[in-house]
Amino acid sequence: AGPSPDLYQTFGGQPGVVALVDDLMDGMMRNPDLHPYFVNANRRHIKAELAAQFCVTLGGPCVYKGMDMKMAHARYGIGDHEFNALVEELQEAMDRRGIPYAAQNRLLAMLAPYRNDMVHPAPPPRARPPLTIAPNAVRVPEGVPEGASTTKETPPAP
Ligand code: HEM
Repeated sequence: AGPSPDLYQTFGGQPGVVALVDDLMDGMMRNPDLHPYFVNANRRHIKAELAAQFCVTLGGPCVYKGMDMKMAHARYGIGDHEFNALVEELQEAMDRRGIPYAAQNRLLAMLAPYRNDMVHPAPPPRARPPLTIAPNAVRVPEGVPEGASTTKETPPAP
């Protein structure tokens, strides 16, 4: 089953969703696999966007105005392991808040399709060394015979 006002109410409406997201972020910060991704992030902002997104997903009267999931996550080099770790933290946070399993599973099922937007098998772009131009990487213009000098001819001494 998809979003519905009932499901949103099962999560406690807006206060329930905000409390869940708070608790989720606390759990993620205690999780050594997730901590590095959030320690320097704007957690207040992420929590606000996450609460809006959960609200929409659950069927609440919210509008999500944050980044799309691919844009938000592509550059972080998130693997299956990290994605699973976050899902486990979410399950534990929902348990702590006493959300019934059936309702938990409905949220998880609706979030699962995001996996493909977040998990990138390639190394994260930020892990690549910065591009530098080697000092001798002067390209010889086309049509110049091999071995010819590409520097300006110094005029012959008189
Ligand atoms: C179902 C899983 C997930 C959902 C629904 C989700 C949702 C979101 C949302 C709504 C935002 C805010 C976007 C914005 O600022 O406009 C966000 C940001 C972020 N997420 Fe996720 N996320 C998920 C999984 C993950 C995982 C697995 C990681 C890393 C292990 C992660 C790391 C981050 C980071 C670092 C940001 C901040 C992006 C930035 O401001 O540059 N997320 N996420």
